[in-house]
Amino acid sequence: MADRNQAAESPEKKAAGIYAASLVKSGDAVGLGTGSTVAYTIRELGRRVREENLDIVGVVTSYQSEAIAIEAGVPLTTLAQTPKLTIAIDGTDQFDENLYAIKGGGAAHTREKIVSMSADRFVVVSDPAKKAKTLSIFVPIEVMPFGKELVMKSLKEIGGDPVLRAAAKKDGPVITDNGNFIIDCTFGEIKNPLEMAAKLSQIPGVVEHGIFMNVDEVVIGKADGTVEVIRK
Ligand SMILES: O=C(CO)[C@H](O)[C@H](O)COP(=O)(O)O
Repeated sequence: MADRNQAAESPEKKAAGIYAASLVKSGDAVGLGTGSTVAYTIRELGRRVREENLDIVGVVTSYQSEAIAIEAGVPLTTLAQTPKLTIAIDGTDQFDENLYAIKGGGAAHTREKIVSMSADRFVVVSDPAKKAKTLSIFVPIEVMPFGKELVMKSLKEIGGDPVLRAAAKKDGPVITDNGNFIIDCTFGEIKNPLEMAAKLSQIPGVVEHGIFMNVDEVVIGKADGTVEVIRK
């Protein structure tokens, strides 16, 4: 997997990310996702806090979004202090016509799912390439290291092709912000995401899988700076 931190500037991601920040209003508690698209949102929220006195608190989903939010000047809180969020904004790796999504390319999907499920409204920001008729990319699955072998075996039994995600600048596996491993599992076309999600959740040792069923709307950015919004 390419080093995601070296991602080039993307006008599509920028258009989606900045538009999504305009959906946030003073008084909101905002879930801040992880990745290069929502990074535009977080920076734009920081600009609005500084220049427009936008009065918000954010809850981050990773060390990465924490660092970006702190640098941008977005005031932060925790789910312990603010368990109910107004809105959560996050990126995606792929989404289908029913707005089911696969997330976790940045290994942050467990916290992303907790934060997005804590929000009244979950907005996903995307570039056009991530739209698909049917979900078909690998599903990131966070697993307890102790359960890795059983999870690998169980994934093969349900037709998957699991691969332990290797770190880019460390020997051995990726270690998540929660101290776990990531298994990327390909299933071909996932015709029934709900059924697949249920199967994955049943495997002991699976902390969380990357199939999201709670997306309310997707903002797709275009190269000319405009956006398309698809609502459920
Ligand atoms: O799920 C994620 C991290 O775990 C990201 O939101 C997803 O990988 C999209 O990233 P990007 O906006 O950089 O394309």
